[in-house]
Amino acid sequence: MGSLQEVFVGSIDQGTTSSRFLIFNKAGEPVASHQIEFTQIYPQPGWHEHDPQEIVTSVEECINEACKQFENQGHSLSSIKAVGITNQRETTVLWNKETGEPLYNAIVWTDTRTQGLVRKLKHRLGADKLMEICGVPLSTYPSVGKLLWLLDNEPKVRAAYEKGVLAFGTVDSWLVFKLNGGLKRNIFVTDPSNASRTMFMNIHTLKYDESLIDFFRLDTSKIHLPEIVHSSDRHAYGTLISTALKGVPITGCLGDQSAALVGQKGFAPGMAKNTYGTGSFILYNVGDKPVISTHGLLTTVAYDFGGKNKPKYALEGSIAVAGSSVKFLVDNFGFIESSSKVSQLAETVDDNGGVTFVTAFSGLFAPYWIDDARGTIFGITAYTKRGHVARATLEATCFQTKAILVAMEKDSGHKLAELAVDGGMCNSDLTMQIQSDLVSIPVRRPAMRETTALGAAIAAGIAVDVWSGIDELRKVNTEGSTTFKPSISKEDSAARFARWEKAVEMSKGWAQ
Ligand SMILES: Nc1ncnc2c1ncn2[C@@H]1O[C@H](COP(=O)(O)OP(=O)(O)O)[C@@H](O)[C@H]1O
Ligand SMILES: O=P(O)(O)OC[C@H](O)CO
Repeated sequence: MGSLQEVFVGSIDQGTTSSRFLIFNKAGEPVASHQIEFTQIYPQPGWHEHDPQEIVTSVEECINEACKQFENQGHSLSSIKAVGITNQRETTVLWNKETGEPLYNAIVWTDTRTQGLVRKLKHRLGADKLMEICGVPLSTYPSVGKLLWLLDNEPKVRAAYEKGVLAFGTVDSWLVFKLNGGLKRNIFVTDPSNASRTMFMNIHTLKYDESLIDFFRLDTSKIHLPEIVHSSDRHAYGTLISTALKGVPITGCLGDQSAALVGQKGFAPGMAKNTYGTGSFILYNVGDKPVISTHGLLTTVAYDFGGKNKPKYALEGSIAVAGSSVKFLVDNFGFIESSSKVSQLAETVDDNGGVTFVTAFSGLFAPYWIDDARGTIFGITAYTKRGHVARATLEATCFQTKAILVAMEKDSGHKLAELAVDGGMCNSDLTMQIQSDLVSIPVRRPAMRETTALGAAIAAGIAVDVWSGIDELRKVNTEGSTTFKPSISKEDSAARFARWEKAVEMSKGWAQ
């Protein structure tokens, strides 16, 4: 039973495949949690959508279920001082500002329907300047292409735009709007870590940038963009209007990869983490000033806690397909009954048997940015077993991580000493060992791996003084980590990587 002084912070983690709600104590331990997988909609090859309403109801159900557990442990809901939100980034929701109704399904960050549109935009005057302003390369990944595609292809969206009632949001803005009762309060905000994924925000000023909006030929009198506020803010995000936590303030908001960096306590420049979820995302803290990559990485806002703290930036390497490749072996190939069995299958063989799997289901993101590559398996012979393909699948994410770390080293001029990891796929010991072998540095995995949710709880908790600041957080979630150390020579590692790079080269140009 919780003591009188004990305080807690709730955290909504709205990911690509599931929604979760966790309740953390001051030591950063989750004391109650609930998770719900929701529907993945694939209307055509390359298209990926979510139902915006299901996103909200799954979150609400998670809150209610976790709160039940919490109360059953003898805690009082009044000891939950604040709630933070963290979310899949770039995924785009459009709604009618007058009715509050969504105008289309959410288009998910992985969706590649904008490939043709993006190619055209790349030829537009000024395309070469975008990266310096917003830190993100023109690709199918950021939100803007999804919005432009909907304006061109969905009459309801075009009509709302022409009428001046089109609201654009990423999942954080949509959730904040809905959890505050929609039009009742009409709270319409986002934080810089999410806004930096849209291509509308100037990465240097953290404000919407007219030159970006002009480039995309959008009329700001016809479209409503959420106000950009600090990631940690006592008032801007409102309060929960329903669920068991009615009246509790939402005081933190971070894109999920930023949240994971915070949850790993990557507060110092030079620290990096990789989160192996649906995709895999390496964020490298570069401090107070954005570093614009010249090696295929993105520049993103790590977090902006406001007050005396300056916003912090990160270099990011985004991999489109990571855990989803494991899920692919389960759902599409039927090799295993669940993702957690993939290591077992991969361990039925000693090595990849000459198989390389370029898991370019959505093209390849960082550092390659190849939009016309598609998933390609090389090296199949009569000897190949399912175990070899499973091993090659795990290796694909680790090779892409290696390519990103090489790019980070070139952009930052520093060699990383250690990689902190989290996310579903890091549960595979084999994958983490392969990772350490391929990057030739230690890979550290915390015992408590809900770092994304913890990061959002930290952003929320700082705003209401549950934690006084970063110094106090150093003790949080430090117990019991596992370190995987390189077990092969650097020469062997380099030879394997060279083979991967050859496969990437050969996977280009498949998609029309
Ligand atoms: N033991 C495991 N080994 C390898 N992959 C796993 C394992 N457990 C989960 N995964 C993969 O991790 C992903 C889910 O991770 P999670 O961090 O919850 O993702 P997200 O936040 O993107 O929804 C799934 O794609 C799944 O295939
Ligand atoms: O939901 P995840 O963990 O796959 O993260 C999605 C990323 O935020 C996309 O950029």
